[in-house]
Amino acid sequence: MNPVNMDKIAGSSEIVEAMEEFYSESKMDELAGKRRMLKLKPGQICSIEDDINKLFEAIDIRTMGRSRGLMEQVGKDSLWKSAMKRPMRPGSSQASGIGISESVSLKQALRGLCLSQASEMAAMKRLSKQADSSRSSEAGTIKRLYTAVVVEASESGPPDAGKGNLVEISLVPEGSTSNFSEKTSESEKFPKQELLNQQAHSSTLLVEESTPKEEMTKILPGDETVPLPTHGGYEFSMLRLGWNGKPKLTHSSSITHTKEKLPVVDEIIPTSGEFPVKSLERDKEQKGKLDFASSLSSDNSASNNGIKSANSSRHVMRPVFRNKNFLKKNAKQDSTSIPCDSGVDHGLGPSTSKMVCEGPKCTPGCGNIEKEKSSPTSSSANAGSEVSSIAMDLGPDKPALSSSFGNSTRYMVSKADEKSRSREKGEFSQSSKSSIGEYSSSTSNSEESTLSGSSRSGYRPHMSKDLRWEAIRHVQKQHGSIGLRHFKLLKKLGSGDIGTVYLSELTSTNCLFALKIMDNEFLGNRKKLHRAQTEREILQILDHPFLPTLFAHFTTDRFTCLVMEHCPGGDLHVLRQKQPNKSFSEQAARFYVAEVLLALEYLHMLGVVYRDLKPENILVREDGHIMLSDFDLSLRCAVVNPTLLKSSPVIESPKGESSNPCTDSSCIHPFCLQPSWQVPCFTPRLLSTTAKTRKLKPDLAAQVTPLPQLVVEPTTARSNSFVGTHEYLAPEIIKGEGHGSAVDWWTLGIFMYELVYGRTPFKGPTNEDTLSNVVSRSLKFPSIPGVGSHTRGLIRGLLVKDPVNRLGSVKGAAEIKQHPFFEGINWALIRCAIPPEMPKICDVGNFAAETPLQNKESARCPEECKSIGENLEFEMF
Ligand SMILES: Nc1ncnc2c1ncn2[C@@H]1O[C@H](COP(=O)(O)OP(=O)(O)OP(=O)(O)O)[C@@H](O)[C@H]1O
Repeated sequence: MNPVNMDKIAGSSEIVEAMEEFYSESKMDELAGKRRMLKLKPGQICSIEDDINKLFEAIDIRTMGRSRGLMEQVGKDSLWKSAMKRPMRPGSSQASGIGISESVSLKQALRGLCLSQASEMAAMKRLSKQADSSRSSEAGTIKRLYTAVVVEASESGPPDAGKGNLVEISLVPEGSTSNFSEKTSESEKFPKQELLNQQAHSSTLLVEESTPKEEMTKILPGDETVPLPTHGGYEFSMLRLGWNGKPKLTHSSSITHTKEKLPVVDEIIPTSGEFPVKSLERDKEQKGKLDFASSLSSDNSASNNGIKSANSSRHVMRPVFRNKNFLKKNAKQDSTSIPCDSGVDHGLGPSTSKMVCEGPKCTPGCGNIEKEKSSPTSSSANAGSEVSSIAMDLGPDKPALSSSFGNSTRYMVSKADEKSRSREKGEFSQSSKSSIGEYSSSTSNSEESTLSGSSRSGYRPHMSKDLRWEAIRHVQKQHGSIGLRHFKLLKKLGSGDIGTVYLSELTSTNCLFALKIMDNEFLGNRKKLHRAQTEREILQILDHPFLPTLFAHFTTDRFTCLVMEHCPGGDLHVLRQKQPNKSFSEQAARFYVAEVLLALEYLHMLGVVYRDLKPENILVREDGHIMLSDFDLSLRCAVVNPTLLKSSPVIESPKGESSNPCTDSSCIHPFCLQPSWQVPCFTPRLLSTTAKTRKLKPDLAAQVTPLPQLVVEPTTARSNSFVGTHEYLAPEIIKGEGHGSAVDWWTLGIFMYELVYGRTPFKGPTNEDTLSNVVSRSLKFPSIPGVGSHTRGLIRGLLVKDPVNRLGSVKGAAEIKQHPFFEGINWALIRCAIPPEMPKICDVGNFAAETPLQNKESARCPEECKSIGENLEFEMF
């Protein structure tokens, strides 16, 4: 890697850390004053690591005998260990439903059990001081954080003590008392040039109007203002360069407010402060009609003005292209044993040409690079670093998104418009709802920084065996960078408001990716650069089973590209259309809502408010589990305060049968392996067999302390942007009152309603009517299909029009998870649950062989793609 690039990455990271640390310090001082700090008695705190170890031991005793014995028979103890370390996501999971044989699934199940802890860690890491903290082991991190805790609620009890017998304790991030000079010196390491390079961010990051309650800024005299390129709070965080170009940390309440600078808003809607209220007043006079700008009600005009263009006929089903897995198979290849690539070298060098991916996560099993050379950690880290350098390799002399705006191009905007409005002919899954992506600010065409964000973006030890990382890394190593020329575009998967997504193969590796290609000029002209940037930055920080992995990104003069994990099962909108009566059973809905809830919970922990939940954005993985996609409308906020809600050690049996948690069908006891018999599809197979013979001794059960709940709701996030999808817009967004993370709980309610009833609750004949209904019409449930009271109750709780009283607005997902609708769900093991439906995947290899995109499309090949195919056409929009 270019050392200069590494410096840039490092610089970026340091600033991020410095900002977060500084905030933590001041915030913790504040918190210290507010909260009563009481140390828990020794022994009261049970570290997660210990819990996990106990759990391992407990299960090992009961299952190792059989499974491990088998392994030992063949003298493969090390193999056993290796199998235990495999990534959670199974390779060909569809074969076995949840895809776990007992030997492998044991570990997987336990990993699944750690899902919640992994989510917690994501939030905790944000508070962790040390720049290299992410390199410490996860268990170590948890342990450190848990032992660092320790605040218990005052005797008066927690604010919501009535809601679930909880005691509030707070996390005290280790090192939160680091001194100021330390941080300042860290920030001073940040070279001026990097700051200048990042200046481009300011125009795109100041797009949201945010409530500047707790803004942190770095200020020195001077007039250059640069937002920090960090997920930790770029909306609020500003960096002001002084005369010497050095940043300095300080508080500031005078951050830039951009509400007045919102030229885009006028194109679409009245300014956020005006239209909703006035409209609603008029609405009363005009019999429920909101007086929105006429452009808002038209999908076509919406397209011109930032409303995501999409076909308004929601229920038109489109065939969905499906593939078998992430491995493009040669037609003659054996489907179970995938040999190394035939060796056809496409210019990527011998080692690369021999790489293949196997299964959804490309687990090793073939190819010469299997477990080669580097340790999992280093390999993963390298991959991340190198990928991060991709965009940087372009250097400042090749400005990314905006430099080519003035150039003439083959991809005329008018043509793009045309295509945007006529997506009828595509074979891909077509979004049926229009998303609105209007921000309360303008975006200028300044140069985009070529920095690609955190150098640790690819640091995923648990994915170190994923050959897709290896494949990307090899290409990067051999060619210095990765670009469009390294991908073979096989199939157009879909297109949206800011880009087109192609099923692509990394040449000669058989590794499949979803390649999202965005036209820089188009984005610039439509003032959507910030959306592309937001999406990329969010994707970079994601590491969750229900969220996409970003393997690489690169920018050319013409295109910005995201190399993402491919999700072959279509989207939930299409899947719903295929259901009887076009609606899911309650049980199926519970599965999807639960997984979406976990994804949203994780996003909130990272300070991301998703804002665009709808079935079209929920893709179905090969194994039937979900993947939330499309983050260009998401809001990122600066402050997320983690709070632990410690559950009462007394587990009450609702039936009053026994204190033994194993007899309770909805037991949440961490050691309880008793599956729920009420919701069979949620019962992990692993447990269904072992649990029969497993009973906790009463005295052991009595000693066990339930895991605390982590609540990390970005309650301070505020935005006035008008973003979302009409039918899914929360009332506070429509009213322009400013909104926060509670909008995601509103959309979750709409989503749930749509899954079980086959339509959204407030849809009207026009978009205006829909918005009016959302604000003023009360929620009604159709009598058909008959839906249970818990289901309706949860929907009702989520669709409370006042966000303050909405379920989840205070305690976030933790609050929602406790709703009886989810009774019986084992949240930690849901990744191992059998999905309601397994997607039918066709063979990508065959498909690609028959209808390669290059042969189908007519000439108009961008220069970047000449090496891919002379006749390739990018059907951008
Ligand atoms: N990782 C993926 N795997 C498979 N298909 C994908 C993937 N990502 C996106 N798609 C498909 O491509 C379509 C467009 O992608 P996406 O929604 O990200 O584009 P967009 O321009 O951001 O759209 P939007 O207008 O919704 O913001 C999606 O509807 C989906 O069908």
